[in-house]
Amino acid sequence: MASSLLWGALDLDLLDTSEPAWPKYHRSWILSCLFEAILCILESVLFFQSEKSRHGIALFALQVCKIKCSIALGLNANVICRPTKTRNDAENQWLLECEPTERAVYGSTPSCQNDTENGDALIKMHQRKRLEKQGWFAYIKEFRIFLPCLWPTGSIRGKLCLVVLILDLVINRFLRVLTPRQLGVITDKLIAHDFDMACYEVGIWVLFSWLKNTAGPLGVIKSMALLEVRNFSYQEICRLAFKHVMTLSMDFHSNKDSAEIIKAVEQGKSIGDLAKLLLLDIPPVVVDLVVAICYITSLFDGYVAFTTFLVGISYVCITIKIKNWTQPLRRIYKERSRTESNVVNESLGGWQTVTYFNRLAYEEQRYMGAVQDSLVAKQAYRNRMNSGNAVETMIMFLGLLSASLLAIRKISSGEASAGDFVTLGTFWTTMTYPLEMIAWSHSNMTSIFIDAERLLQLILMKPSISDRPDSYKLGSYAGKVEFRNVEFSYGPTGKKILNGINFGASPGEMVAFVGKTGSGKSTILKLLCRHYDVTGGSIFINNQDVRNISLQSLRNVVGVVPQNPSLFNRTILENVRYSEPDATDEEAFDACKSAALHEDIMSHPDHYNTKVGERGVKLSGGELQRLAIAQLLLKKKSKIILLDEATSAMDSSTEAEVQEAFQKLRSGRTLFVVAHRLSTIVDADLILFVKDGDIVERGTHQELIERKGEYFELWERQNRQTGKK
Ligand SMILES: Nc1ncnc2c1ncn2[C@@H]1O[C@H](COP(=O)(O)OP(=O)(O)OP(=O)(O)O)[C@@H](O)[C@H]1O
Repeated sequence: MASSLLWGALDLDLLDTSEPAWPKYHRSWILSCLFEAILCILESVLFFQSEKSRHGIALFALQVCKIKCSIALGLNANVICRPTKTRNDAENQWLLECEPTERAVYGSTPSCQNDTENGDALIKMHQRKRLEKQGWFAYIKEFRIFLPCLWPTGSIRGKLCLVVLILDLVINRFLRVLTPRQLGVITDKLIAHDFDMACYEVGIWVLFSWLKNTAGPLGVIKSMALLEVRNFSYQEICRLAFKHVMTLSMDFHSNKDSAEIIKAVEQGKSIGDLAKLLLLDIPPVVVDLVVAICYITSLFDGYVAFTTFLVGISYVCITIKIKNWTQPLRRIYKERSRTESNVVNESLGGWQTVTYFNRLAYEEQRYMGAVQDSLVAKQAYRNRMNSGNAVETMIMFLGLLSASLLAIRKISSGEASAGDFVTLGTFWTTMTYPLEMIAWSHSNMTSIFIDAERLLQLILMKPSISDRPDSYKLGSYAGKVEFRNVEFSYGPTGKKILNGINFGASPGEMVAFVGKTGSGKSTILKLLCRHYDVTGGSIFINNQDVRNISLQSLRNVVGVVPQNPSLFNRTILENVRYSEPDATDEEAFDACKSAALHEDIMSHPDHYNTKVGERGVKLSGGELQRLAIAQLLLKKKSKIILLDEATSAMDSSTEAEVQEAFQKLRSGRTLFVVAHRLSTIVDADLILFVKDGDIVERGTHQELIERKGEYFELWERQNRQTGKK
């Protein structure tokens, strides 16, 4: 029985291996053949010398069969399944299925041929390379960045809970042996008709069982302590993930897939389970196993214990094998369910586009397709998992059968009591638990690592823009700006957007950028607030290179009204005050009045308490822009103001009102304005005409008009259009 279990486990292990003739299998095969041959010779000597009973014949035939099987298996592995040069078993497969094809650039991430939807293919590639080069150990080591989230260093309560959990572990180890033993004692007392003592022993047994129960006093205390520790790790992992994602740079955020990130953070929470696994699940399992072997040996003999041990090995091997077998399907299922939430997220986010183009049916079909794919993958995974579970359970019951038969033999020879048999039966669950736990830990650990993989990749992503170690704060007087030969492209392989831009501006001045769409105007503003770093030349603020200034202090002095302002789904007042949380209501109202927004707000039923809807959809384009301007006006510390087509959605009279506010802003501040409507920038101190990343004309409005170049043409064209209107 034991030998068939062992060889069965080994065979199953080799089942899906294309190269079974590894050295370790060679050695075990040679050893097995050698021992089987010796046994066969001894058996044949005994067989021919002794009387030929049916039992003897069966044993001899079995021995001959075993040696034949060994030789056949060896020949099969070495001759029929010839080793191929490239190993293609699970250990050698890519963790994630495809090869990346390009290098990452700003605004693009390298994509895998089969995995174009995943933005983080570059990280996957690094991970695959590491796995290939250094194996799993190096990969697992990467997860140590989560360690501070798992250990409650600063919390006394957390530490206390850990002590409670350790105490519970120790007590439970005793109870696991004592409870089945007590049942055996009761059985023996009952057989001996010692009913008084039996009642007393029953009391102890019930007490032990109650204490051992998960809903007993110890179980409840353990659950409470465990919850505390888990909550701590959950909170810390959320904090780590959120903080990290928010500090990533614009190149990441302009490519991000929000649903993917949310999912990654959600799945990353399973890392908290890792702490439980490593601290509370695996160490006691080892203790349980050793105790089980010793206790069974003391009850019966080494054979029963050995059988238990072999069942354990077979069970663990097969379970691990089955988990490896189900893992690819699990991965596909996870991938598809991610796609499913991406699709629904995209469709909901693009609701307006869907309705404008009347593509509801298409979106529905796309979503249903994704749901169907996910369900099919889930079913395939679950079916495989259930079949695996059936095999695992069968092994356990085969083990129980062999151990029970051996135990009965002992009882029949008077070397063990019926009570011992009852103990064995009850203890079997206790013994099998550690085995299940080892197998479960292995598979669960793999699942936890897979789930946390995305979060790890996210956390390992370094922001492309960050403070240098020797960065310093920008002084209070900030406003002098200089671009020296600034060149820029979005990524090393991207086209050049700016080709050697030069200009300067001092506080109180207004610099305007005009030019065709896509010429690079907004890019200049993005470089100024260091959303990207220049690829050539430098930008100076107060004669300090922006790359040497701390991001915090830089962004404190820069105020921006972007092309498409986005608001939070909160009240108007909350949104206005977002730029200056300490501002009073009066200050916020004043800012709105200057932005020509107050009257509009007061026309809403809830005035300043009106909710603006997701990203501000309940406001008109002009209102949205004016609210963004009010935010800027409230941010008093802004010394450098960037207005990127800040008034493009307003009518002329509202725009004129807002322009007044801008004029007031000009004193002591440096204004950079991107505008298509030239009438809004005629009084700028410097107008730069940008064309294909070059400044082709520069000067005041009057100078440029006199020059009769591209600016003049644009001015004339706009005047003609306004005249026509
Ligand atoms: N994140 C990005 N990744 C890659 N390319 C980008 C990115 N942002 C802008 N670009 C490209 O850079 C070029 C300049 O864009 P930019 O937004 O600076 O133009 P612009 O002059 O402000 O245009 P508009 O007047 O339409 O706002 C465009 O070709 C655009 O496609």
